[in-house]
Amino acid sequence: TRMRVDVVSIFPEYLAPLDLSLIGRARASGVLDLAVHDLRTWTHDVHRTVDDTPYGGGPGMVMRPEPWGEALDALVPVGEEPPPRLVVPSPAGVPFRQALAHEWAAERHLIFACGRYEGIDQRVLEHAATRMPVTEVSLGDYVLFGGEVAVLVIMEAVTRLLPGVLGNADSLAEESHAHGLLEAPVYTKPPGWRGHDVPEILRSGDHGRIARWRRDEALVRTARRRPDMLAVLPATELDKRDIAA
Ligand SMILES: N#Cc1c(N)n[nH]c1-c1ccc2c(Cl)cn(Cc3cccnc3)c2c1
Repeated sequence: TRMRVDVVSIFPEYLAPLDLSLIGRARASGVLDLAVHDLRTWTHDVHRTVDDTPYGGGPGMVMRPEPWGEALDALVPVGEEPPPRLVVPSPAGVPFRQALAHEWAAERHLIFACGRYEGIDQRVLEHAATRMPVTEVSLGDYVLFGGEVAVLVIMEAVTRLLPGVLGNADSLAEESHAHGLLEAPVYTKPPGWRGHDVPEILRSGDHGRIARWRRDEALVRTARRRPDMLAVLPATELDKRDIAA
């Protein structure tokens, strides 16, 4: 198996989509070995308690460290080399970007800690960091209820980079985040639909002009929707696009 992934959550059913489609196929092909665990497995009281009130006061509840500590003990065989990477979605995390997806696709073992409430007791991450790399990561500047949906996103971004998962390697190369611009618009049959026609150029068969048209469309879109992406393009790249000064 190329990669082992363990996900721990109090809502394991939230991760059910990981059985479907691309990720389901990666698991069937043996390139990905995924297990989802219920954090309450590692509680011992009759109410299977995973949260408690926050020290220092404030609203909501915090996830207790003990169940997480026992979960990680169970999921990290002593002396595992290289150690797994612990990924903890958090509103306070570093931004998740395609570069991180590439880095994590090279890992042998990933463990995702999906928290809820106001978060996980920070000592869980501090203690874990003494035996494995730990990354707190955020999907972006909006607020979710917990880490589960972030793990679904991260798992999709990482799994599609594993060998043999993507049928057509070219689609990887065309990836918008690869050449630093947004994708050009795409069309298929019929040529006319509800009064809207496919741009003539795309049906011309002139592949040089089609490539230029797509590049120009990608530039216009990027300038309009994501000027921040243009700002970081290396000048040489811009020159390649024959941009008028
Ligand atoms: N990744 C990401 C991400 C994102 N982009 N927004 N919200 C989250 C996220 C991730 C993990 C947790 C855990 Cl654990 C608890 N909550 C609820 C919460 C919300 C606001 C403030 N404090 C806690 C999480 C929200």
